Amino acid sequence: MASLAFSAKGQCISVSKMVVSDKNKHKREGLFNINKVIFAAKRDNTRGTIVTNVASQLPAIIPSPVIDVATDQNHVAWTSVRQERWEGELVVQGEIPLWLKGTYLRNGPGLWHIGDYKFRHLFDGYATLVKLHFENGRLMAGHRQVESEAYKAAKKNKKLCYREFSEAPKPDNFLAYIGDLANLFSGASLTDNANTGVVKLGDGRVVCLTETQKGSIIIDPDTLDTIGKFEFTDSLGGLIHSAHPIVTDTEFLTLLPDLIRPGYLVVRMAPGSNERKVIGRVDCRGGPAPGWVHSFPVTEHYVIVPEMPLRYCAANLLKAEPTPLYKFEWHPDSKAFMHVMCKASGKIVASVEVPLYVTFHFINAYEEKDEDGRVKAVIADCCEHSADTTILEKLRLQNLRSFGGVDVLPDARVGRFTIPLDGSPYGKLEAALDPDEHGRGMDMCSFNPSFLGKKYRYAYACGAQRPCNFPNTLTKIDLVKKKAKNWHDEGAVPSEPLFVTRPGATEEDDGVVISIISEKNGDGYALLLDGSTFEEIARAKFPYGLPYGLHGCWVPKK
Ligand SMILES: CC(=O)/C=C/C=C(C)/C=C/C1=C(C)CCCC1(C)C
Ligand SMILES: CC(/C=C/C=O)=C\C=C\C=O
Ligand SMILES: [Fe+2]
Repeated sequence: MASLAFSAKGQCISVSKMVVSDKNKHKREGLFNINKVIFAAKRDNTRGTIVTNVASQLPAIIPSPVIDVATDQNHVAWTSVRQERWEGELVVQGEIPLWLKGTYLRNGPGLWHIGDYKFRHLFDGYATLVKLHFENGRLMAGHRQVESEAYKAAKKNKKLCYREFSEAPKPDNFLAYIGDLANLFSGASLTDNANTGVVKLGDGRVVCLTETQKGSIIIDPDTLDTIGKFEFTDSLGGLIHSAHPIVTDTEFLTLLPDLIRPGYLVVRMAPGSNERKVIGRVDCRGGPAPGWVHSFPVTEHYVIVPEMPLRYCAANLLKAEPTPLYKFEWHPDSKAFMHVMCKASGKIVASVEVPLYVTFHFINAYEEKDEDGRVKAVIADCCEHSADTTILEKLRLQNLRSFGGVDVLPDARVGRFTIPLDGSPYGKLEAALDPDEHGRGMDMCSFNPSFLGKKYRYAYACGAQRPCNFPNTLTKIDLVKKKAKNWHDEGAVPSEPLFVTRPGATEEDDGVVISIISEKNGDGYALLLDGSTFEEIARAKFPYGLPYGLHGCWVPKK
């Protein structure tokens, strides 16, 4: 049955795609009102129930039937997406600049259950892609599940079939357990749930990614269709990679952690190719395994390889039940390092010990020159969680869903590494600005992509207005003035602010910042801030709030 569910206030709280019987025709095809916005629901046999915003064509408000009332007390940010897909035009308040032509894509783990089985961790959810297509001041939006093998198998078999970040399928018996271990070594049991990010390659292909190499999935940025697997054709092997490759029009750089002989391969792939080529290798300097490399930064001439004391743990990989640090272990005695590799030669030009740190996301890096123009140091910035691994635990869904007004978000800062290139054995790690400027919360960052690897001034990220249990502000960081400007909507959870440069811009912050907001009352909207003033320039409400999403990219109009 098709179901449109409405709350007592007349808000549409659910529109589900299901098999429709004739007597439900009035529900599957017709007009309905979601928060005073008129939508049309139409049955399409190949695509399910498609809901389109037709507010611009229809004047009247249609009375909303009360079919069901939401009982879910959870914040919509941490509640599974309501239906597999939706698309339609959004009504815009404010003005979208006419130069903004293209599609913002955001990926993230938006579905955290299979039937009655509920996932534990934010990172476990099945990938939900959201698109915001901007053209002529109008905004066409949509969302859709990524059709990974893991998602399709879970839907078909109504159970978890692959190993996710914290979840593993329960073997039925001992023999199955042995088979499961074999599948783990071959990678067959690992997830391909590409729920972390989405990137546009130099050749135009758009790929959703996660930390497993097999979880690299090509999608169509217009329809959000899953096109197929991105297969790496080289023989580099390995099962995992950094979730955040550095992608430009001319190259794709990433790190492949080596769990057998602890170290990292630094690899490059050219546009149009599926073959990665090795630039060089870094051997780990401490610990039993490489440090987790969720992301890494580059400068114009160097790739920076972080070696964090939060290291992969082979024993934890084999466990079916999550350990406190999931697939990782904290090894403070193994120390922390930063390595610098020359992109052209693959040679390591610096390898320094640094204070202990915990980061998911590097922001940017650049080369610092002396008066004679010689590079004396590399500066690398990251969202640093005060060397405190409890942030991983804070991202458990149960913790995210149980905010009771008590401040529990561990302190974070813009961690600035200074890595000397003069052979000194130690590097520095300091806060780039007073963390109180951004409420001591800091993650999910972006910057003007023309400044990739270059000295830059502005970063955009999520900070905190306390008390909170998750970053809840959008913040513009000025690294020169050491100041932050913060945007906040009480009770709302904003996703990573993505900076899009205005064509022809000469100032670093000339552009817009795009974010998607999940509101306290279950609603949600797309938000556009001015990159320079950081004031709101437009917002557009979705028919219903969307779950939190992680990382996005900008696909300019061809
Ligand atoms: C969503 C996000 O930011 C991170 C997702 C990470 C995933 C899915 C990691 C998966 C892994 C396995 C399934 C086994 C091997 C280790 C590891 C890469 C952590
Ligand atoms: C949501 C997150 C990491 C996402 C990885 O892709 C980190 C949030 C940290 C909070 O301060
Ligand atoms: Fe990430």
